[in-house]
Amino acid sequence: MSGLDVNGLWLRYGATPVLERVELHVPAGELVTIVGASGCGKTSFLRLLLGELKPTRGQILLEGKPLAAEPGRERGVVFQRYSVYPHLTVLGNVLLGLELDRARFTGHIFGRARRVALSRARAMLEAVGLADDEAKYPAALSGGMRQRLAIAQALVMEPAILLLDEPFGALDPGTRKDMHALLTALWQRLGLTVFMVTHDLHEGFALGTRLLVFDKPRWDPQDPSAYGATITYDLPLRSPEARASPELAAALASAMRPRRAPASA
Ligand SMILES: Nc1ncnc2c1ncn2[C@@H]1O[C@H](COP(=O)(O)OP(=O)(O)OP(=O)(O)O)[C@@H](O)[C@H]1O
Repeated sequence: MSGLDVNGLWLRYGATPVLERVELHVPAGELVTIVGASGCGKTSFLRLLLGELKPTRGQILLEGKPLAAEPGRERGVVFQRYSVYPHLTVLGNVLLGLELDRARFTGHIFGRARRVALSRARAMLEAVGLADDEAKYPAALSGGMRQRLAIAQALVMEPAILLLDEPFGALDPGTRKDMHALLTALWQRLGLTVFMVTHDLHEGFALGTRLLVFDKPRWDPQDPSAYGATITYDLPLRSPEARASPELAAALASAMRPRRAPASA
């Protein structure tokens, strides 16, 4: 089946279960938003999709094939902060992946290959609205510009899947809105599959074609780390009716409900 499949996935850190029995099929082209209480394993799930972590049990298939052992160019990633290299210019940041791809050891490419890479990098900077800033260093950029650069850096490699871990969490509301418009435009234009973790329910709701809620279906108040989280709600958001469903409201409330172990006597 085309797209991404997660089959019977479990993840433990040492003896501590973090994710359990995760099952998912995502056809290519969805924009999947992921919410859940703090510490329930959302970032770990993205790191599994990236190939940075291996499942303890189960498998992840991309286009029917197990994920490559290492993070590869078919998956791009943007984190909340620190995704860009401070010692490289804006253009240098976007060129770097292309250069390393072509010249794995030296990191330098020449002649026609360099001209092609430059034109791809500049087209990407144009797409994210940084065409006039290519000579600047990240320290001279605003938070929103830095995240646009991080997105350009990920997308210039033409990944099929873009993984976003709270990419707009540190931005002010106005900049965030601009970033939402940019992400939606790039997602539609490039036909990407996007997975985006967010703490902002409205963001997850407004941007996604599908919302996943991670939560612990089993909970031992005496031992909160006894069980892992799984996908407790998988909500299609394409239709206005789905966006207004009572099930959605319940999911959103449950996803963010903090649970506490009983206070010790
Ligand atoms: N490398 C690691 N080694 C051991 N435990 C880890 C590691 N990374 C994360 N954890 C633990 O696994 C659990 C899930 O962490 P993760 O960062 O995936 O959750 P999250 O849902 O993304 O949290 P948040 O919303 O706060 O960012 C947490 O209890 C965390 O402390």
